[in-house]
Amino acid sequence: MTMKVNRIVNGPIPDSFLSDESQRLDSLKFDGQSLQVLDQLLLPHEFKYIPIENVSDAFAVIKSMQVRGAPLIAVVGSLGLLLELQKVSELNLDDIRQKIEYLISSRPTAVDLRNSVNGLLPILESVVDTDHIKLEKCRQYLLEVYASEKQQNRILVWNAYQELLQAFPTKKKLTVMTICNTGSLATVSWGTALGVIRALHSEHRLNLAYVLETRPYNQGIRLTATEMLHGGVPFKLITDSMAAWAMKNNQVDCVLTGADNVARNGDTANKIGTYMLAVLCKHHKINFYPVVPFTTINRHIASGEEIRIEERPAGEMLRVNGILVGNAECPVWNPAFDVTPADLITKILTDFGNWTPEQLEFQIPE
Ligand SMILES: CSC[C@H]1O[C@H](OP(=O)(O)O)[C@H](O)[C@@H]1O
Repeated sequence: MTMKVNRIVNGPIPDSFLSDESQRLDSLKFDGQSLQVLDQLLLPHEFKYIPIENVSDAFAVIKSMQVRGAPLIAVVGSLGLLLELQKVSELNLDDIRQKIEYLISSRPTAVDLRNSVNGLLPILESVVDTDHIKLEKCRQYLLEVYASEKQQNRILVWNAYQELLQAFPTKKKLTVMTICNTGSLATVSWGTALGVIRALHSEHRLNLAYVLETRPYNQGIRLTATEMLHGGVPFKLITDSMAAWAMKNNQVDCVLTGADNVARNGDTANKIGTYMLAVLCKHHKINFYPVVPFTTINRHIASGEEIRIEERPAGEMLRVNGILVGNAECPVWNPAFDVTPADLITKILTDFGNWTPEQLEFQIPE
């Protein structure tokens, strides 16, 4: 699978675009040989980086959601495997295949990790390369998963920003709404939807962002609010239940969301609550935009019907920062994602262009 897709809308991208890195939090630290990830379950109260030395460490932090966010999950899983392959001198095909399946099982809905590590399979299945060459190609590929994310993210954010300029030509500043965390803590760069909000702010085109706290795991209040405060971006935190009233009373121009799995027809899985926002956007005639890197496109499924929705433990709803809020005996249903049908989506904004759901399938690069 290629990571490089270069369909830039209204290019070239000016060097000044999102050039100020000082306002960006680092989700991980990688120097080529050692990896540390920011433990996001401790945020916002503690900033602690923890070492990742192998696939097992990577699986553990992804499964626990110490590290989360579809693109970041793909990078951390890939780097966990790379660190192991840097330490071996012989290629063990069965071992690598088992580790690929193990990593994929960590978060079943987000497709970026599956897309990334499955990109190793053509290398492993080559009938012309020696095992030594295959091992080196695997190392180079996994490093490229990390190295390419930043450049692809910049193209993604630029393309999405161009779409907003085109959609709102007379609005000097936009009021937007977003859910969950889709920023520097969900990627290794600026972020998807939150990257676009950062760009609007940097380009003096943002009036205000409404940030949903995003129950039950509170990625909005814990993570997005932290990024916005750190970056000085104008926002207001609201509860998920306030979204409709904010749309009715406060002139929201558009909703920008991330994605975890996008089917060929444009049906999009994202954090639970996203479907609710899309239905509200339909009622209030507000544009609804998922901001989606190529790595989140799932070419293998025709519609959202085929997307498996991860269910998370009851404790993640009953407890906040470990403190029991409800009765521990409460029966709970805790789907971590929902699927927004393509007919509720205005356009899917990607690093290979901005497309209506009807156009998407025919524009997905090989
Ligand atoms: C850059 S999009 C990240 C995507 O992942 C989040 O889910 P989770 O926090 O459970 O990993 C959410 O759905 C975001 O939109």
